[in-house]
Amino acid sequence: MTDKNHSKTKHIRNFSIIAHIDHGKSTLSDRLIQTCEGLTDRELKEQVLDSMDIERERGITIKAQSVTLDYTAADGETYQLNFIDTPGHVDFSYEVSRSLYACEGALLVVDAAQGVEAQSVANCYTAVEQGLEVLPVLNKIDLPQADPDSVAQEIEEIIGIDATDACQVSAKSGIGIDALLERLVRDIPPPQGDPEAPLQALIIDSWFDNYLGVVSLVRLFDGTLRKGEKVRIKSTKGDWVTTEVGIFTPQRKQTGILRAGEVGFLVAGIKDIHGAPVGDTITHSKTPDVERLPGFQKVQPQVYAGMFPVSADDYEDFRDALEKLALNDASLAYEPENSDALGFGFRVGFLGTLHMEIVQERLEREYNLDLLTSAPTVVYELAMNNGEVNYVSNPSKLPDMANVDEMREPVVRASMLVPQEFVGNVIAECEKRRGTQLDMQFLGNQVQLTYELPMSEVVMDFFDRLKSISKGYASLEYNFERFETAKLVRLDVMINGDKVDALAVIIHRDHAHSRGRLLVEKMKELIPRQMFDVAIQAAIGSQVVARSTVKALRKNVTAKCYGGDMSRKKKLLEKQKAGKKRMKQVGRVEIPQDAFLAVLKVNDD
Ligand SMILES: Nc1nc2c(ncn2[C@@H]2O[C@H](COP(=O)(O)OP(=O)(O)OP(=O)(O)O)[C@@H](O)[C@H]2O)c(=O)[nH]1
Repeated sequence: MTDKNHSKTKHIRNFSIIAHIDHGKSTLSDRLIQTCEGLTDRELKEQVLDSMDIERERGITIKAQSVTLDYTAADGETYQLNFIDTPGHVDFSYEVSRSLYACEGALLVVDAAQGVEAQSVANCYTAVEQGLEVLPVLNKIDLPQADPDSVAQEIEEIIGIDATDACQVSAKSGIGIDALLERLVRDIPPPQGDPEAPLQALIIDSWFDNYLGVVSLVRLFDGTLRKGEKVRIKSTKGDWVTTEVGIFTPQRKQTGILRAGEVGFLVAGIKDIHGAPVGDTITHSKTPDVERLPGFQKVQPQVYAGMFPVSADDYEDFRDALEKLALNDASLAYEPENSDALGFGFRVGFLGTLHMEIVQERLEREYNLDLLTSAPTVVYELAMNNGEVNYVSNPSKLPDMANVDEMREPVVRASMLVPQEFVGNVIAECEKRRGTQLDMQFLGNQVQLTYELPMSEVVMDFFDRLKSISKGYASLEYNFERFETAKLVRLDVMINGDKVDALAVIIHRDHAHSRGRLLVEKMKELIPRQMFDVAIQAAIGSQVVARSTVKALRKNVTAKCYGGDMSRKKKLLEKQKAGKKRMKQVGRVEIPQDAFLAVLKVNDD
């Protein structure tokens, strides 16, 4: 790196904002945009970075997005700030490390009234490991309960970075934002890179736009990229001519040029959605030998579920939609699945159950599909009698157990930060879920608990449960450790004597009876009464462990409206029709979506 090159990038700052969910990343991003005059007050009201409807409704950030801003600092110089918003939920830490890869610095935003949470710790370690300069930012100092001094101390004790002169801000009211921008320009190093060198750009994200084709978010490490140039995608060796090059402000703005160190977008008329994969390297067609950047680690899905179109005619559309979504979401995996009960669909792999819900919602809203989802499951390892090792992510595909030597379940190492008063609750919950305590440390007012837990007990509803038993304060971070032998069985569910493959679950033998009982009870509440009795049974092999019956309807539902108010009758029928949308006829019985997910709601307290 020569000084000459450095001088060309010295006014660029690339950074991410990392934080635990709800600590104020989106609010701070918006405030930075406004301060740099990228936005009017009215526009600020809409959380611009959370552009997808679902994100806005749920108030969470799913996809990383970038924004380029001009900031004129106190030294009179104008800096180009490129920042990438990152998601905060435990299911999406993969996206965080991806965003950090394109940056030289990160703002670690911690709610000064809440303190450090496990997710901030994990993300901060990722940033430090990737060599980023981390600036601690204490947010929400406008709140009366904010305690910036002790939170700064917590940052030092728990994360181990210097927080003595951490920026104190209120993203909501604007306090401290100017000082933060000055610090950012001063402390985050400019990117290295030579605009004259051969082009080397990393695809941080790609998504499909119906008009433009594939749009890619890129970070240029070296070289200069212009509109109208011929570029090469390294992995596919495909050559394309760029039709649009520019930045996000946060709206897409064509500038026609991107230089070393910058972050922006590129459109090159790529219509094949596999044409510009995330993590790939782009160069000019004339310099095909430029080295590939390391790219991103491929993430393994942790949870699998079957997804089936309610109407079989939608199968092709469903496949197209999954293909498009997978381009935008590299963590999504899928393969065709055929269920006796639900027909043709796909087995889809997710990072967690929140990810699963979001994917289902996106498929339904953005692609106009009606889908049924079977209960999610983790991947099990099977040691077969013949020495082979197999993996199963679908309970109904378990082989004949006579050929299986041993069944192993995935185990995670979970790290939780909990205020002292809730530690008892959290320990009890971990024990109930077959956890083994590895460590417990007192750090200021908080306790850091480390447990080994079966992944199946963590991915389903543990995070929600943890929040509810700690008044929202406990936080969680976990990683896959290994497969461990466990006494596992498949619990089958029979409806009027017929085994319904999409309802089978794999569970621990010691829980099988109690959960089986709770499951049939829950399903009894969820399956609507029909014209005949519906028997629900849970069985392990040929042994029925629980049973229950949904009694037949005695009268026609509309009978009581007979001769009376027709509009009421119509309403009732419409209501039934709407309810039916998310049902599937299995044999003679109509089973609603909720019943397929009943196992998630079964908690043997
Ligand atoms: N009082 C106060 N509230 C704030 C401040 N910053 C953010 N909030 C509020 O905190 C809540 C969460 O803020 P967001 O910006 O949505 O949090 P986030 O970290 O982006 O959350 P995710 O996108 O879900 O990860 C919102 O209700 C904000 O209005 C602040 O400085 N002061």
